[in-house]
Amino acid sequence: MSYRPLCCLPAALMMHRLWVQSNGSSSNHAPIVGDQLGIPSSTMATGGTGHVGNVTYMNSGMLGPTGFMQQNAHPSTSVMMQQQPQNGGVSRSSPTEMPQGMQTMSEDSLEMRDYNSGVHHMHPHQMQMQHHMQPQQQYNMQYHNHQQMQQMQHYHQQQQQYQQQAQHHQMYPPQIQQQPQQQGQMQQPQQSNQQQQSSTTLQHINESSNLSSAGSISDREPEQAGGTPQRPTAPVTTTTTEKKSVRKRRRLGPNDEQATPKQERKITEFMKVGEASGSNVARCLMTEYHQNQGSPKRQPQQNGSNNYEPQQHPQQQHQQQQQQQQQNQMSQHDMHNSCWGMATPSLGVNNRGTPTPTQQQHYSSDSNSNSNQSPPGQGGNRMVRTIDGETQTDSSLSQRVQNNNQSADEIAKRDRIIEDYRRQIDDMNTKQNAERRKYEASKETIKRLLIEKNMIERTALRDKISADSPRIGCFKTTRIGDSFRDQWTDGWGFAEIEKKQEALATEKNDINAAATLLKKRKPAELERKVDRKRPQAVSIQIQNDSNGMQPSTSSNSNGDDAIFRRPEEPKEIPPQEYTELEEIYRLRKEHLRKEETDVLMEKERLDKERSLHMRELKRIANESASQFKEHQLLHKRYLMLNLLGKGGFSEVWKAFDIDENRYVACKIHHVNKDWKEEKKANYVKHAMREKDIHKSLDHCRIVKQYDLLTIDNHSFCTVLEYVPGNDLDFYLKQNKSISEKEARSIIMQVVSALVYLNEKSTPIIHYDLKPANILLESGHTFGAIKITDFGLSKIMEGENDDHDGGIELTSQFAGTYWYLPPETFIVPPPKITCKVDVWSIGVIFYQCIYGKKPFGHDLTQQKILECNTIINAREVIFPNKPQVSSLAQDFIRRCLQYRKEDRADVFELARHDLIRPKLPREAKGSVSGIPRSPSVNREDDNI
Ligand SMILES: Nc1ncnc2c1ncn2[C@@H]1O[C@H](COP(=O)(O)OP(=O)(O)OP(=O)(O)O)[C@@H](O)[C@H]1O
Repeated sequence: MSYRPLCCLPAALMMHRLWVQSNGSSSNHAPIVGDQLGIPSSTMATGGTGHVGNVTYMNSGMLGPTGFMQQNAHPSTSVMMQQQPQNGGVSRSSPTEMPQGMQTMSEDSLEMRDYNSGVHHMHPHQMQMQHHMQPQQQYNMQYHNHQQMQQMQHYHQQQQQYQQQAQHHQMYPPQIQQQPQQQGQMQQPQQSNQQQQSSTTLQHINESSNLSSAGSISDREPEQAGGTPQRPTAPVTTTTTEKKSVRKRRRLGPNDEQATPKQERKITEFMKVGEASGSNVARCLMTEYHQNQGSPKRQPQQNGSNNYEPQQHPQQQHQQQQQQQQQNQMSQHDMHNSCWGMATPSLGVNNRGTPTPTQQQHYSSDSNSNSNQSPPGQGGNRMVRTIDGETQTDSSLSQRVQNNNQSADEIAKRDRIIEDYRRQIDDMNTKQNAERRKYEASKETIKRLLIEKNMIERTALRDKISADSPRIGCFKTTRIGDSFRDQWTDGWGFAEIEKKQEALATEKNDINAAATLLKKRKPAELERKVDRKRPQAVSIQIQNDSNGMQPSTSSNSNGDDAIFRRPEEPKEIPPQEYTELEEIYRLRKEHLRKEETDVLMEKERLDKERSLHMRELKRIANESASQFKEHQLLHKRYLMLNLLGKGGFSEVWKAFDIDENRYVACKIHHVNKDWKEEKKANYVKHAMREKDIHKSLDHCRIVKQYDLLTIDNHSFCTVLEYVPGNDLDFYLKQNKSISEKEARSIIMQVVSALVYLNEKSTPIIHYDLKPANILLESGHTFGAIKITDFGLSKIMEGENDDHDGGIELTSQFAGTYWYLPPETFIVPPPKITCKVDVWSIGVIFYQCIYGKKPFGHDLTQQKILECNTIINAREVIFPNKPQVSSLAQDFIRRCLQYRKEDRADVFELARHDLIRPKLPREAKGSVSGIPRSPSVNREDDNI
């Protein structure tokens, strides 16, 4: 059996009205409706049985206590029935023909029988309703239909049992206890809609549940009242048992023998649902209501009253009635179809004169308040109040249903919008994922190609090193005392040069010897004429040479060997011969000198090659020993390519930043595990200070620091701007010295960086300026430079630090001694200032030009300390060679002033004529407020 409230509504209504008509006004009507629907009378009586969810509750709500339907049962059905032909043109029953009326009922009952048979027939109106519903509502409705069908089938089987049980349970039949569970089953799919309801609404419904109960049928019953002049006074005190017996009696008419009580009762259950149709929320509301209605407190039997009068405030009732009017107008068409189950054109509100049955129902509800269409009968105030309550509750419920419908629409709309957005987000995510995959793939490709390229380069370099080693030399492990050491062994290139040099030396000696002998054999006549005829003799010699004549040194002239053969005895040779030989020896000596120079140059080249080769060999050895040799990817970003160099406690790797697509230098600081904690802490402190200081610097002459990474417990890495060339130290080792111009270019750039450091609010002392920390971008000295390594740098900040007086020197004897000023060696050290760096600049400039350091050039650091070399470095001495301009010498002198107070500061250096910008003559001295250095005459600038 299926419960389809909308399609069942007209049949039930008609049946009820016919029954009322035929039984007069004083009978107990409601039970019959209930019995016709097939709901156990006990359930109907209690009004709390919720076997089929909203349907049963609605039924119970409508029927509720026994006296309820008695009150609302109205003989006005006859009026309504008479009006039917006018509206629909179809006379389905006559007010006077009870059999016809019952026949009409039977037609609808046939449908119910179909339900009994388990076949689910969709009523056209129901289909129409579903068509108008939102998908969710349709789903819910179908779901409920299905549920209803299942549950009705179940109850069909138990129907008889319930009825029997109901005879014995006056108040609460056993089914009541099943109600919550079954309600839960029904409510579950509706939960999504129910969530839209505010708790306030639910509470309101609960509070006014008895009103809702009354209102659930009020849009039908009052219409009967409206059409009936005399409203019967419903007996108030009819007991449940009596009602049941009456119900049973009336149900069993001659034509109804086949109809089970279940079939008949269920129809009216759906009436209310039909009115409130179109919304699952409405069903939920009704379910909620009937849950409350099922409470014993709400049973009239308990309080002994049939009072279903509305408990609402009059103003609220009025509002609800108005809302109900609107609702009725909107749902009229649907209701009409649902009532009659046919495509009867519904009339508008203006057609009140000839309303359709549906209209009559609705208008009758309105009429209770407006007293237009359906004037109140004479059934007494109670009836009027009851009807009013029903109407109000119904309108309230309808309003809620409408609101819920609107909410459902809005929710559906929002759902669609959300769905659209979600789809867009999904699309974007998909695109983003695709892009990310591409990006990752490109990164992988770049990484792979870089590794491939690096492997090729490594292999080529190693091949070259291997090929060069025999010529240049290599390190060989040799035992020295108890230990083994790598000792350098020169290659055959050096041996060859040596050989050449030896050969040249021998030849030189021979020529010298021959020339000496020749002098002994000098003819006497040449001795005498030498002063007078020398020009003639020379001209003859030249002539002989041009004619291809060989000088004859002896009577036996058999070739070159004869030249060097010791003359048996020195005797005079002819003047001509002597002159020739003398010229030959002179030329040979000149040639030898040239050859010697070439060999020396070759040796120098080989020496350079050797230093580079040695550095590469060390680098390769360090690279092979490093833990990063396998192209590690630090922090999924920095691809380690090759080792650039190894300092005291750090190794610098050339790496590729695959996020930023650039080469970087990764300086990895290692903390020796065997160090004492204090040393470790000190090292980390310095490294952190370097990082902090370096991070804040942004100048084109200072290597940039990009990042800081922790690698493991003992090492971390600073990521620096990569400078492709060598450092100045390596360049100077290769070239010994550079020209003054090149040196001035480098110093100018270093001073520029120092000005930047000293212009900061908290000036910074580099403290470790030296050729090794000046990087040459192009690899040579006529390009740009960048200074690096801020490991020992100091910030001039703090309360005790006076920028002019200086700061405390906390790490004395750290640094590179050749480049540190005297004050840093004094114990205890005085305060230091940026003039520490100025001293370093003077030393570097001097070293660049002269190829050696001004103080302690050949000494080790240790020796410098022991000999107090720097403490005694009171005056700088300039060698004669190479020639250096007085400007450059003055610049160096200003830097290497012993007392820091006498020394120039960075800003003075920047103003020095040697490096300050050259301006047009008229503008000189007026730009930048930098006065011209008084100590230097620019005319001396010979560079
Ligand atoms: N940013 C950089 N770009 C390119 N090469 C660099 C960079 N920084 C350092 N190097 C090179 O890495 C090598 C090692 O640098 P590092 O600063 O560790 O050496 P160092 O200054 O000789 O040692 P220490 O730090 O003990 O004074 C040097 O040859 C240097 O030229």
